[in-house]
Amino acid sequence: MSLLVVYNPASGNTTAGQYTTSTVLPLLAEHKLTPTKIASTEHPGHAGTIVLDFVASLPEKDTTITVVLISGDGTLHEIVNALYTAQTPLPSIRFVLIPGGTANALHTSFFPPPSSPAPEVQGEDSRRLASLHAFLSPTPHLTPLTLASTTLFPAESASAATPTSVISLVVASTALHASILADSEALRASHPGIERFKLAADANATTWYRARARLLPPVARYAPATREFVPVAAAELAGPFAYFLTTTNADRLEPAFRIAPLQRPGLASMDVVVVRPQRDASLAGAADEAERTRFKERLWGVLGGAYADGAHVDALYEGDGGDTVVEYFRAAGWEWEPESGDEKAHRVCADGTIFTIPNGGKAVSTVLNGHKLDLAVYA
Ligand SMILES: Nc1ncnc2c1ncn2[C@@H]1O[C@H](COP(=O)(O)OP(=O)(O)OP(=O)(O)O)[C@@H](O)[C@H]1O
Repeated sequence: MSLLVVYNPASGNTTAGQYTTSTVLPLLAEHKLTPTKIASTEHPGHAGTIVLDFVASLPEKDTTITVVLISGDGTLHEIVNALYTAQTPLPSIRFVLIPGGTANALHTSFFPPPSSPAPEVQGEDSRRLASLHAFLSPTPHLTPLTLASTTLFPAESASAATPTSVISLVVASTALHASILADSEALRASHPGIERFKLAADANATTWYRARARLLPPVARYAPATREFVPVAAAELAGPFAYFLTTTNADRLEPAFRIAPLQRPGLASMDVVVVRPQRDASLAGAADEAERTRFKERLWGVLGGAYADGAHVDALYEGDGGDTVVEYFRAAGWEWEPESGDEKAHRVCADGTIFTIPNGGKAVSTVLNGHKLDLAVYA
């Protein structure tokens, strides 16, 4: 069996190399496993090249390879995008994920922390190695990865421009989340931990995003009263939006931030979390700074429920029969058409990477079915 170990020394708190040497390689050796190759990423984009070069170096009979990856989500995102655009036949790829990044959304979704805090350090370390233990176990278990493809289309009048596509595994978003990711990158050096996301969130809290969104069928909407998804015909969503985020594979973006609590690894669909301020009947509809500031309190209060095990999806507006503050859907994809002139509404985030929709264009994101990649995680 071909075994590639890849670590990103720049991810998270920059200790991935040290952890690989001190813990990962000795554990593989204990199980009499010698990696075919061990590689450190040397620059952005290198992880994809490492994996493709490794595949190219293998004998053709190798139909399955294992990649032990010590990094955050961004490095896996680069690998999957490189694999997706490769022109050569590819083996099945099984990932052992060892969190080395800042947020590690995918790993923490596969291996969530216990709901009541377990303070002992040993628990932390065994969770960090959980995917490796799943790989080394006598009865290894694999969970397939669901991929989404997001395409940014130029305006129809821009005949010479070509659409750009990106694959995501964890999150594809617009509105507040995309703004947070766009602005937090500038804070990486000064705030290497997850506090940079909170600072960026504060700076964008009163922004509303003018766009039209459409969910792609089949679409179902979560109903808190029955705690079930109810099929809905078409889901045209008029803006403005405060929040528009979709996930595949992941129910959380950080260990405690369970933004899509009904999502499960292995589901071949997207969960869609939407907040549209003008559904708030207590606002007069002025959409001025005063209303935005009032709605910010509501938004913060409700999204704070993501830190309480995903309670935000059940939050209701005041009054009898109050509607949900958060609209939570399950869908095959979405379209997002920003209003021209609303610059921030043109931002799209795919697994932390920010893209800009061309003026007059739109973004279309769909779950990929029956594609050429066979990817799974030991989990
Ligand atoms: N040697 C390197 N020097 C600088 N940057 C690198 C190097 N190798 C990889 N990178 C870049 O590091 C970036 C961050 O990596 P990664 O996403 O794994 O960690 P993170 O951002 O800390 O974690 P998470 O995505 O889980 O929040 C990647 O986008 C990748 O392009």
